Order: sequence, then structure tokens, then C-alpha cells
Amino acid sequence: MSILIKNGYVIYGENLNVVKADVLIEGNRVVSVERNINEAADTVIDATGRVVSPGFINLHTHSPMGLLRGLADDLPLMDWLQNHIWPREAKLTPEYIKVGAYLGALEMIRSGTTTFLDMYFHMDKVAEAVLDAGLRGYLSYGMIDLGDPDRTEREIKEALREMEAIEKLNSDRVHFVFGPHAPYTCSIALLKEVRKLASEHRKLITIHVSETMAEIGQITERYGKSPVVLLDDIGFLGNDVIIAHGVWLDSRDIQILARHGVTVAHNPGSNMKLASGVMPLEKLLNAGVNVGLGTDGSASNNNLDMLEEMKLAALLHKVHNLDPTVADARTVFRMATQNGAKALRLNAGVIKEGYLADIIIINFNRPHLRPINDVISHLVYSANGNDVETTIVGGKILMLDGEVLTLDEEKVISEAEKVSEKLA
Ligand SMILES: CSC[C@H]1O[C@@H](n2cnc3c(O)ncnc32)[C@H](O)[C@@H]1O
Ligand SMILES: [Zn+2]
Repeated sequence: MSILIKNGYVIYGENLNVVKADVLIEGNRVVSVERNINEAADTVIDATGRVVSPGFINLHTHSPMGLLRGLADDLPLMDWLQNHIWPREAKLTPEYIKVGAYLGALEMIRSGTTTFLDMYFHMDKVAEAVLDAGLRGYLSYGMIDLGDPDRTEREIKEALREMEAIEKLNSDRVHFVFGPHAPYTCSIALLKEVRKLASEHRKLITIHVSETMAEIGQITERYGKSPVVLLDDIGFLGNDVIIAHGVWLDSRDIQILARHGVTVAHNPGSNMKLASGVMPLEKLLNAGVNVGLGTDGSASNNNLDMLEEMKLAALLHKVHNLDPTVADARTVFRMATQNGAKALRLNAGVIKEGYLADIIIINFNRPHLRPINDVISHLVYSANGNDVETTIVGGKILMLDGEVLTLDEEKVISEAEKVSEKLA
């Protein structure tokens, strides 16, 4: 199958050059980006007045948490988790989680996310929703043992069960990732076992690290060192590790992350809403650390809109540093695309010949996006998820001109409402 996208403003290559061009997709790849391509294609999309962009890579989320949106706002992380979120999550069945995953997938397709790194429960169910939706999902079962050896064993067993179930689906669009929840909820034994298994099975690892001052206090009290030093000391870190948050990092932590090639997934919306703090973005980037962008879940954000997240990232670091040159639009755009792809070892995040055709089309025929003085500036500072019109993953059209083709939108939303009533 082939798709020809005609006459758009294309964000081309790693340097984000904006060119007026056509994009030809054959199979799951981009084969040509040129002016006036005249080849016949199965589908032709007129992108006049529109921007053709790499799809966004949400590097940290909990996609089914849309079910809990708005149920526990205006709280700090530990209170939010322990007293509001975990009691509700205890009631979630595999089928409810699948309903939540469909809702998350629908929201992501509508707002231009093509790939996401997820951490939740029953990820085999989430994988089924991801496959139906047509997205790419890197799916981690979130492991928590709270230092109880019986739970350690059960969590490892469940992770391996889910890994096998996801691998059985035999798709290049769903990948299992190991997901120990955090150093404050996982024992050293669990973390060491995860490290061993991830190396053995060649899987990525994702984990929440150094999110709040409360976490730094707990880990320092328990182990006498920072969470990053602890993970380094037990041999956990590597270039296959993606830590979520990394808010409270000192210069020693940053050097350790840089040395191991660890990626940090930045979640500015969640960090601001839970008042967790401001991650040291400039210091991480200056040290050569790969930093991607994530929304976190919809119960702490409260949506999955990566366009909104880019603006939050840019504004947060400017005001925090009292320096408007920090977190410029191009740096933030790369975080939301190329840097996420690098962390996931995915040949995407860039529009260029040979790359996967994970592409979105944004309608710029709108007053808040005119005149088109600077496409990247408009995407970071002026656009939002509702401006996305077409979403393509691996050469398959998931949404065309605002119509979602892979999911029954009404059904997804009404099922989510039903689950919410049952949970109430
Ligand atoms: C064990 S599955 C994932 C687990 O993480 C919880 N969660 C959601 N957001 C955050 C966050 O910002 N920090 C720590 N934990 C978070 C989610 O509710 C699940 O229980
Ligand atoms: Zn999280």
C-alpha cells in the first residue's frame, strides 16, 4: 500500500528543516520527500495549508489512567498515590484496564502521538488495544514488591507471563519493557533480578526515579545515598534504561546518568500539578543526557496531549531559570520526537527517506496558527492536540481528516463511562 501526502510544509530530517514538498510512503516507510512527486499512490492526501510532522513519542505514561481522570486532583505525589490512586487501582480488572487503554489510545491518535512507553497492570490487555488502535506501544508491567520476598517472586512471574503474552502477539508494534515502579516501592532483590532478566531477554527497562523530595528523603534514610547512586551501585543502570521524572538530581547523579547513557523522560505537566519540582533540564542536556518528553498518566496531567506538554516544558524552564533562551522550541520539539525514538531504539521521530512512516498532519488553516512565520514555534507555543487532523503509523492511516478509522469512537467513550460508573 502507498500514500502520497501532497503539498504540505514538511518538517524534514534531524535538523527540522521546513520544506514545501510531497511525501511518498510505501509499505511502512517513507521512500521519498520531494517537490511534485507524480507517482500514483493508493491514497492521496491533500496537505495544502497543513504541516507534515513526525508523530510524537510519549516517553512516559500510564495509558489506562484516563479512567481515573479528575478523581484525585491537587494533592502531592505520596498522598495522591497511597490514599487516592492505589485504592482505586485495586478495583481495576483486566477488562477495565483494556477499556482504559482504548480510551488512552483514542486520545493519543487524536492528538498526534504515534508511539508511547507505558507502565501499568495487565499489559497483555493493553497490547490488544494498542494493536487494534494501530499505535506503537512499549509496554511495561509495573512491578511493586514493597520489600516482601513473596511479592518479589509473584511480580517477576507476572512480568514474565505478560512478556510472553505480548511476544506471542508477534507484532513489531508492541514490545515488552521491564517496569519496576520505583526505588521506594521495589526491593534491591527485585531491581537486581530485573536487571538480569532485561539483559538476558534484551529488553528495555523503565522506572520512576528521583521524582519528589519525599523520595530522596526515604531512599537516603533507607540506603544512605541518592536513588541514582543506589541504582549505579547495584549495577542497574545502562543505555537500555529510561528513568521517568529525574527531578531531584544533583551533579553527581547527572554525571552517572550521562556515563551510563541513561535516558530521562521529562514530565513537566505532572511535575507541576503534583508540585514535585523542576527537573534540571539544562544541566542534563549540557551533560549529554538524552531527554525525552512524557505526559505521565491522565490522573496527574490530566491529558495525553504532547503538543500541550511541549509548551509546558518550554515555559516551565524559562521561568524557573529566569532565562527565555532555555528550552527553545527546537530543543523541546526534538525531545518529543527524535529523543524518544533514540531511547526506544526506534527508526522514527524524523521524516526522512528510510524512516518509519509515523507521521501526523496538522491543520494550520486556523487563526491561532497564522501567519506561518515559524512552523516549529507554532507547534510548540500555539498549537494543541485538537489541531491534529491525520495520524499515520507505519504507513497505516489511523485518523484521516479528523475521522478515527481504527476505533469506534462512540463505543470507546461509552465503555469508559460505564467502567467509571462501576468504579464509583
Ligand atoms: C505499578 S503500575 C504504575 C503505577 O504508577 C503509578 N503512578 C502514576 N503516576 C505516577 C507518578 O508520577 N509517580 C509514581 N507513580 C505513579 C500508577 O498509579 C500505578 O500504580
Ligand atoms: Zn509515572
